[in-house]
Amino acid sequence: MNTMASEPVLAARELYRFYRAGEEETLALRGVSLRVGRGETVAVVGPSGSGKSTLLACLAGLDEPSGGEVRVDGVRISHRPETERARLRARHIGVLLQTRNLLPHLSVRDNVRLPQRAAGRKHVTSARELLTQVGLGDRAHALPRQLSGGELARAGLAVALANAPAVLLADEPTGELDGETERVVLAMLRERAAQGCAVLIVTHSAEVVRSADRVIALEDGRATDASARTARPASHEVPDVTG
Ligand SMILES: Nc1ncnc2c1ncn2[C@@H]1O[C@H](COP(=O)(O)OP(=O)(O)OP(=O)(O)O)[C@@H](O)[C@H]1O
Repeated sequence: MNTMASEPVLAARELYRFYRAGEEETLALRGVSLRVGRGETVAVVGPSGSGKSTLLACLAGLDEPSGGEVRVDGVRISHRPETERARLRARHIGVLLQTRNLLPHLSVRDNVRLPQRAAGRKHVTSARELLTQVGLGDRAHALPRQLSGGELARAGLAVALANAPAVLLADEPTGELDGETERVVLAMLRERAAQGCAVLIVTHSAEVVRSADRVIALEDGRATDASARTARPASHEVPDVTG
């Protein structure tokens, strides 16, 4: 994939998402635009129902926005057939969901191999190596239900990182974790950002917000003015979006 100079790794423009259930219409996203650069970590916050999960699903190509578009490394991922979105996602985006990115009947190792096969290309890091990196080298053959909460979080991260993605999207990755495991998962996400990944995290955690370079606040489907403000300066590094 060609990276255009000065293009952010992840870019969303004017995203809208309508849901219709019978007579009821919900406008979950009302024109959300955002950009995340290489090496940048962005936290997305907002009250329940403000559209955070809908936004993440649209960014990941798991859902189609009703309007607007999503680009990863300059390539449009939205408004494509589902199979194409799945292929692009497998190659370029890691998705870390609280519970949903591990298949219960597959071993941890096979869960990591699944997206590697879906990407249809030779992967750089083997499933075993990835599991070792997240501290699960000796749990490769375990089923998800045999893992502790902290181990599950690590396994989910290994799945999200299976294809060395340019973009890492996480939905409350530390939601149910104890303080220590939260710090470990957060450190792993920061490490990926330091390696050049664009990281976006939907979160309620003050710890995650503190560690982010920027915060986007959603309210009623809109990114509020706070989205344009920098929560704290990205003092450790200036995001490199020059490709
Ligand atoms: N499949 C759906 N069908 C109809 N309405 C939906 C659907 N999914 C979400 N919504 C509605 O869209 C709005 C945004 O929901 P979303 O789940 O994105 O919010 P959220 O900020 O992630 O909330 P939470 O923090 O509680 O997870 C809500 O009003 C929700 O009820």
